[in-house]
Amino acid sequence: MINLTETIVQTVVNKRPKQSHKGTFGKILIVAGDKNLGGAAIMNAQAAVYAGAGLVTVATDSVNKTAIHSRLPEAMVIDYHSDFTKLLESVDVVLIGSGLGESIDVLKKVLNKTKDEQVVILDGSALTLMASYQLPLPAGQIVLTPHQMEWQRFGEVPIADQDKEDNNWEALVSMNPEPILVLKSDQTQVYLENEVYQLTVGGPYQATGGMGDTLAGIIATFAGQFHPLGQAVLAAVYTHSAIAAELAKTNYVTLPTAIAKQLPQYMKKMAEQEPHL
Ligand SMILES: NC(=O)C1=CN([C@@H]2O[C@H](COP(=O)(O)OP(=O)(O)OC[C@H]3O[C@@H](n4cnc5c(N)ncnc54)[C@H](O)[C@@H]3O)[C@@H](O)[C@H]2O)[C@@H](O)CC1
Ligand SMILES: Nc1ncnc2c1ncn2[C@@H]1O[C@H](COP(=O)(O)OP(=O)(O)O)[C@@H](O)[C@H]1O
Ligand SMILES: [Mg+2]
Repeated sequence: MINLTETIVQTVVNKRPKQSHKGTFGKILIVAGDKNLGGAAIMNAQAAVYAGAGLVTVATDSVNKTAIHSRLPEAMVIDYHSDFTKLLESVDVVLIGSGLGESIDVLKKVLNKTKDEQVVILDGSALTLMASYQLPLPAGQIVLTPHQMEWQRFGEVPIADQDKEDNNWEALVSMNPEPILVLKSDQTQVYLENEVYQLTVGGPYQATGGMGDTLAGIIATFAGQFHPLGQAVLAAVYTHSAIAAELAKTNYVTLPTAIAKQLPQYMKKMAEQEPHL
């Protein structure tokens, strides 16, 4: 097991090249938010925009359109009941599942059309629905971001057995393609290429609804602008909780939206530091 430290973010987040444009930093499609859970889509998208995504489009229930536009004019919004195949085919990263509720038709539609070269992040209700409907993993470079209950459902590893790495590896190697697993808890771990990475920052001040939606938005955006994928995921996981820990010095709870707002500042600081190897 390897402890994650700030070094991962200092390594991954670097100064932007001058010769660049919005297409350079990742096109992200977020599929999230049913009629009642539009906040999840907002938190995904806010994290994505503030972490530096070149272009963010949110496919969501149409009732969420005005709220997203008014909170986040940088993001584009489309009705997820419409045909958005062209858009789906054009993006680098698909993040699906936060607050998706029971929208199984939307989930199936998207999972059937992803491509091998796309990064596909499966969060929240996507994992719960895939477990109940026994859906296979889609094409793509897959990142799973379950909390312990979702991993119990999706990976079929009981929560009580998730502290043993072998149990989680056993579930992962049976999946095709083998995904990266971000197993979220008060001791979040990342399973990546035969190694387990342990998060050592963060705390109970993060136990607020929407905290995982924010993390998923950061992971999606880091995947869109930093490479290789595994390193980008590790840096995103560390960034999310490091900002929370910093805010917790003066705040009893650290709201997901407050973490998102700190992203540009934290990333600037990390980009200017050499990795402490
Ligand atoms: N404002 C919003 O729109 C929000 C939408 N959300 C979405 O709502 C959907 C349902 O997600 P939930 O996670 O609430 O519901 P779930 O029913 O999937 O799981 C939550 C339950 O799992 C149990 N649990 C055990 N270990 C846990 C752990 N380590 N972390 C978290 N829970 C653990 C807890 O009893 C908890 O009540 C997701 O798609 C999620 O993205 C949530 O993010 C909450 C905020
Ligand atoms: N006690 C805790 N200590 C450290 N991190 C926590 C704690 N409680 C929650 N978190 C973090 O908050 C996030 C919660 O994710 P999740 O349960 O998916 O939230 P939501 O679906 O409501 O957005 C995870 O990153 C998890 O590690
Ligand atoms: Mg969640």
